[in-house]
Amino acid sequence: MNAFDDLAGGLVVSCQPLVDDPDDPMRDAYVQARVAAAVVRGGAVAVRANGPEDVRAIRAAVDVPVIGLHKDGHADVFITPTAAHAVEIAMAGAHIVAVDATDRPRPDGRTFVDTVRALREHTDALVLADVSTVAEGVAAVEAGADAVATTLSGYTAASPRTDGPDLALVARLAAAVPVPVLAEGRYRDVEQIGRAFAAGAHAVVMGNAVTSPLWITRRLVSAIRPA
Ligand SMILES: CC(=O)N[C@H](C=O)[C@@H](O)[C@H](O)[C@H](O)COP(=O)(O)O
Repeated sequence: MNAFDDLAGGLVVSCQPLVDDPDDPMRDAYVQARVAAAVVRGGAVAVRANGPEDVRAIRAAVDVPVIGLHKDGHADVFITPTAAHAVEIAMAGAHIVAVDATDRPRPDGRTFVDTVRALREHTDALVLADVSTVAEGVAAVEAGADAVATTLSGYTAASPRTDGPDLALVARLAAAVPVPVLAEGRYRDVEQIGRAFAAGAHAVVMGNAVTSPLWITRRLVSAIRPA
């Protein structure tokens, strides 16, 4: 039994300010902790959160597993780009640490394997590999990841950017790796969630469509007043 067992068949909600808008008024640990408390009250089985401050505040506000990540920099690899970021997030209270597991160069010149090793050595946190392709998922599991997520599909040169979620990647990963597969990235409605579970997802992660008033409102406004 580990924290991923608690997630089986459930909805994980990502409580984060918008990555591409530094002025998102939701960029505040207290606010994100209240959002997290609300989604857990609504039935979320886990919360995904960014940065040590938000992870600490959310850990204090909810009693479900917290998936922590540490976005940093503007290089290709920005989700928990180094072992030091990963250990810091685990120390802040994340039960699970989400790490970019693509094979792109990292700012410290080290590898995903180094991050897994550092987490094992210094913390009890589990490792969630954020990937964009099946090959990256398979390599991540060989490197010791406890689970994989489709988070980066559509955000790397190696993966197509579809309007909706990458359900094909969920199915292909579920057939290829012996660990839980989390469906994440551009899930917007119940129908897509159902299709992810049918494709073999262990859990589905939704972010902006649930927790970003800025993202939701911009999307609605652009639909009624196209640019
Ligand atoms: C690519 C990247 O930076 N993804 C981030 C990962 O933590 C978040 O910005 C996303 O909001 C999250 O993955 C959930 O996805 P969506 O908000 O589409 O439901």
